[in-house]
Amino acid sequence: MSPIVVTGTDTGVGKTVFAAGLTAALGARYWKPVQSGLDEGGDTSEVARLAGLPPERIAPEAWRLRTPVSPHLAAEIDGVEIDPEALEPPVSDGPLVIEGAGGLLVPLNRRTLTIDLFARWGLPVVLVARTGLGTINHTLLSLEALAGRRVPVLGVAFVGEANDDNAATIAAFSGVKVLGRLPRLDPLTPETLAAAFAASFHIADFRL
Ligand SMILES: Nc1ncnc2c1ncn2[C@@H]1O[C@H](COP(=O)(O)OP(=O)(O)OP(=O)(O)O)[C@@H](O)[C@H]1O
Ligand SMILES: C[C@H](N)[C@H](N)CCCCCC(=O)O
Ligand SMILES: [Mg+2]
Repeated sequence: MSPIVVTGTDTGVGKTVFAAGLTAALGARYWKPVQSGLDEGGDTSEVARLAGLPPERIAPEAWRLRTPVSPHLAAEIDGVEIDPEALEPPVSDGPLVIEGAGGLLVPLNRRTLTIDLFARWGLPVVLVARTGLGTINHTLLSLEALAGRRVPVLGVAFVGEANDDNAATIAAFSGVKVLGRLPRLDPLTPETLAAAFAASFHIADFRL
């Protein structure tokens, strides 16, 4: 089973919540290779909570950086430099969900972007996108960048309130599949997330 990379059109679009839903639904392991902003709590603990993961289904972060800024700068503040060439997905028998930091053109150091790492891996990518105003531009730009580097794309997963024309327009211009839409959940709990994920996505789309 191939690992799946979860990326997004921006930071804060809902990658972690989507990744938690996907990890739970697939019975997968979860890996956040580069975490910046540990001072604010990391994505791994949030996924563990939302997906109800035991420790053996969490792969430790390769880079744990304290400051909530871009990874290249967070690393500099901590006095280290990320070596993207050394980042390899952990070997896993079963499915693995990998979450990137921020969007695709986020620098890992002063020479390498997140998308360069994904291109080297060549793993299938899910692009998480907002539903509202501005998402057509951000999503189509991200898909162009992925296509330009020949990164395989499973599809777009929207997070937010329904906006059928935005989804249809993105699908029409890009030719990329819309995998579904996770609504805003209140409360956001393991139970509401599992139910909404099952209702919003076809798990077969992610069984690779
Ligand atoms: N479907 C949802 N329902 C309710 N709240 C959500 C949902 N999706 C995301 N959120 C909330 O929005 C905020 C940003 O989401 P999230 O942390 O998943 O973004 P991200 O894309 O992973 O950001 P980062 O780039 O920092 O990793 C969080 O407070 C999260 O709980
Ligand atoms: C700190 C934050 N939650 C993410 N981990 C990092 C987001 C980096 C975004 C950089 C940028 O696009 O300007
Ligand atoms: Mg996240």
